[in-house]
Amino acid sequence: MWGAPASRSPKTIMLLGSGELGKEVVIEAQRLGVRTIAVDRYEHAPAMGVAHEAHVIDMLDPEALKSLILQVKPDLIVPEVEAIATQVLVELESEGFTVIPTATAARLTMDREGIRRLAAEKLGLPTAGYRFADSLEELKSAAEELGFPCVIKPLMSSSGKGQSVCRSQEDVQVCWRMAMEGGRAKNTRVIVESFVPFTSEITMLTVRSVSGTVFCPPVGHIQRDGDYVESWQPHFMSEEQLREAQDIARKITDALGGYGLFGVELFITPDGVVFSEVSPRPHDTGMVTMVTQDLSEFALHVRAILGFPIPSVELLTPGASATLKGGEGREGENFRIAGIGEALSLPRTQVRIFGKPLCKPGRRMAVALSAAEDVETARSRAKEAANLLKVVWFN
Ligand SMILES: Nc1ncnc2c1ncn2[C@@H]1O[C@H](COP(=O)(O)OP(=O)(O)OP(=O)(O)O)[C@@H](O)[C@H]1O
Ligand SMILES: NCC(=O)N[C@@H]1O[C@H](COP(=O)([O-])[O-])[C@@H](O)[C@H]1O
Ligand SMILES: [Mg+2]
Repeated sequence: MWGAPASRSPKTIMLLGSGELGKEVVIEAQRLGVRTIAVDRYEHAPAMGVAHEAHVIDMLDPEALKSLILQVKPDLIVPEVEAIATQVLVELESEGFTVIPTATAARLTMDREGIRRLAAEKLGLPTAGYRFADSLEELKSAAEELGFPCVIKPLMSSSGKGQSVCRSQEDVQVCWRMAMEGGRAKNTRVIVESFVPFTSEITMLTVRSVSGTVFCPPVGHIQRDGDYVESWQPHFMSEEQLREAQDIARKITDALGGYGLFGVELFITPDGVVFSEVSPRPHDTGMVTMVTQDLSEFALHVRAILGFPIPSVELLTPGASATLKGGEGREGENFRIAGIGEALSLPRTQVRIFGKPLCKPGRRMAVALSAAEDVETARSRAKEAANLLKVVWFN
């Protein structure tokens, strides 16, 4: 029960991070008459264009974050990225603010060490072998212990930034430098993981709500340079693999607690399902659910965090997504996105143009979404549509 967004008694959610995923969360919240406040580190972020109010702050600055939250006093604080001064969320939660799904979940998933130690050491979930290193020397011996190939990542980064596969001792120095340059915070600690020779990888979208835990059908995906380029739903798995995947997803989301949608990333190997990481929020690979499910991952997140029931999730059709990213060699604001009409001429196809003001190499700018009678057709349609979208530069 709440008043209109501009009234004196609205329900207010504040998104910390305002990218393409937050934009869809805002749209779903608005459908339920909620007042939305978008926050990010730069102006004109995608969700800011659809929210009632926008603020630009450095979300890693505890003072700036705390003073904005105390000024706005949102009913729900909804993290949309990892890179947030999460100690402020923990403090404000103890003073009565509600953080989605919980401040501890935001804190643990903010860096790879927190969530990996919880999953592997506390919950005993199967993960890749791992070590942490604070210097090039430590990294050299950690990589030697784990063996090659191994994967080196900054502790705080996403969408593959600063991540690389290390194939021999000669590569370690280059990988260390990549991690130092690609991480979000000024932190020199890295994780090194043994390389998991998976046959496929999936996201188990898991919703915790007043109705209990519900799993969406598995989303399969392909990543290039640590970032997703294609996803599809449903991904075929044996009954045993599905059971293992749901079992891992339930354990990790129960441990994090709270209400909301989680993206549990899993590797499928011949020897079983391996936990990789979890986002306590909608997942990029889950954008496909905007064409496949009766309730998209964004609609599910909003329902769950507002305390509404989710009795079931229905897969209406197989579908797929494919991304458009900025190409190599140019960065700037003087671009247009062309080919939208051509992409939309394909059957059962939609696009989402995020509206990011700056295009840079590798930055995700749009996504094509296609439904079809089977996953293979949907995948080739979505890829064709994404290939028709182009970043065109002028001046
Ligand atoms: N130990 C590993 N073995 C094999 N492949 C890996 C390993 N770790 C990561 N990868 C590959 O790199 C991808 C990205 O890794 P990860 O999810 O850890 O990065 P991220 O920066 O958190 O990405 P995102 O924010 O998009 O989830 C994985 O989906 C997988 O394809
Ligand atoms: N894998 C996490 C992910 O996809 N997050 C999404 O990307 C945005 C950042 O994009 P940007 O780096 O282009 O600003 C985030 O705000 C979120 O919507
Ligand atoms: Mg990931």
